Amino acid sequence: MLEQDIERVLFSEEELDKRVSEIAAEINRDYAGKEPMLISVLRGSFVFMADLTRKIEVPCTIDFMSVSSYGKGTTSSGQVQITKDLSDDIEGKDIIVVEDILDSGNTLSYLLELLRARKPASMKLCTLLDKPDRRVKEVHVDYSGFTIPDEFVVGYGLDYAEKYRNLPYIGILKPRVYGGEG
Ligand SMILES: O=P(O)(O)OC[C@H]1O[C@H](OP(=O)(O)OP(=O)(O)O)[C@H](O)[C@@H]1O
Ligand code: HPA
Ligand SMILES: [Mg+2]
Repeated sequence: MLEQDIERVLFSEEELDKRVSEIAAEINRDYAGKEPMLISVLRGSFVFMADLTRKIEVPCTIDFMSVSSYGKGTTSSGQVQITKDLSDDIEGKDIIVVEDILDSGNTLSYLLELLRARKPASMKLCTLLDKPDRRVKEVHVDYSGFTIPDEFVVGYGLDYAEKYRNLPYIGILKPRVYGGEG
């Protein structure tokens, strides 16, 4: 049973829904009269992206990019691999990069630099979770859902070794699952 691997729930389905609505309201206000392009960083952000997008009321487009740097561990390898690039051109567009979590910052510092070089009209970062204690690369955040402690979290799109993405809440994984203490 998946539930047995969860130490405690950090954010319930209801809390996530409320916070996602608040972020969407900020974006709706900031992008009034514009047509942003939301870029989902796969795979982790797919659930957040789907929920956020349905609460966006300004006209928008979406695209997906897939990157990976964690493999089967709980610490960043530091090697960011692009496994799928965007389908569309972003030059001159107002883009919003949608991420599930900002942790070491390795993924986003690499990705944002790469996207900036493609000359979007503007670029903002929207991350559901921010784990500042683990940061090794500085990244500027425009929209942040929750600041979290230095714990490995799963659910609502976030995985450990590709599992638990289907949990409707965000929970702290028991350290014994990944061979840590406890
Ligand atoms: O700030 P960082 O330390 O780089 O960590 C954050 C990134 O790591 C995870 O992706 P992962 O590489 O595990 O791929 P996934 O999205 O497919 O799970 C997560 O979804 C973020 O993209
Ligand atoms: O805490 C985390 N959980 C899942 N994936 C992650 N990628 C970076 N940090 C995390
Ligand atoms: Mg992952």
